Amino acid sequence: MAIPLPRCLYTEKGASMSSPPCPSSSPAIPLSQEDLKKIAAHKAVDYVKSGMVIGLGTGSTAQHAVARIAELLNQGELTNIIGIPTSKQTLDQAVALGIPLSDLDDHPTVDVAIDGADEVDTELNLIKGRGGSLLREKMVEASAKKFIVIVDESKLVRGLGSSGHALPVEVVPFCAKNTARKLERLFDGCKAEIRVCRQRNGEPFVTDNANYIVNLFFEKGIGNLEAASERILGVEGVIEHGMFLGMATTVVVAGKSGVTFLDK
Ligand SMILES: O=C[C@H](O)[C@H](O)[C@H](O)COP(=O)(O)O
Repeated sequence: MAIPLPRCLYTEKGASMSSPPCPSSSPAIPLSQEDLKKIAAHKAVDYVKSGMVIGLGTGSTAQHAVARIAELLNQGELTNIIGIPTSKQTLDQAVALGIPLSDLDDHPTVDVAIDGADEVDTELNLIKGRGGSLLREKMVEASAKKFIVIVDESKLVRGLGSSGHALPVEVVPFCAKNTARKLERLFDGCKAEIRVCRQRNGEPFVTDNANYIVNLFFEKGIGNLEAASERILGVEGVIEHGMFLGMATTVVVAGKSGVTFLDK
């Protein structure tokens, strides 16, 4: 079922959806999900200007934005950019591509942050962190004057947590099972699981900050998001959760029929 887009600023149809280019004699190639991620990322990078401090997001969508920023730097179309990476993974990518980097200690104000999301609701609230990077992402993106979220249309939901996928919560490793149990008890119909890492024989997944992630699954939805946020953050051992409420200033949604810009 189509998700309503109540804050639609404008939509660019068909013509802008030409990536990847194909010879005119070839039949049109349907856009893959990866193409859509790339299109959204490139549209977001249009907001980046020379001299800016840029929050560099994490994940399969954000990596296209990082690559595009590097491309424009190499072409001389962008100069004096400073990137603030939101994960070790993004730091590695940015270093490999030659993007100058800093951190919030030296650059506490970020001009524009660009990042993907796992879910976007109709109020532009987000779930992030299914890749495990929510804490650094939230720190960098909360420091941004403009936070641009880039998604393909599969990420749009009516209500956060209604997709059956997890709301990630970063917790300290000490007695994490007990913290998970406390989190589970906060909500009716909630299941909590410590995220494990298949590559590490089912050992707990460890974040860039040496913490664990507890995945929360909501049978009956999250309910009031602000109230849920307060309750989760009130559990001892919890560091941060993956709900990004009221933080996104623009969401760029790439779909098969065009790019839509959703604004606050
Ligand atoms: O921890 C991961 C981040 O929050 C990602 O930005 C989010 O999971 C979206 O990732 P992707 O663009 O790969 O779907």
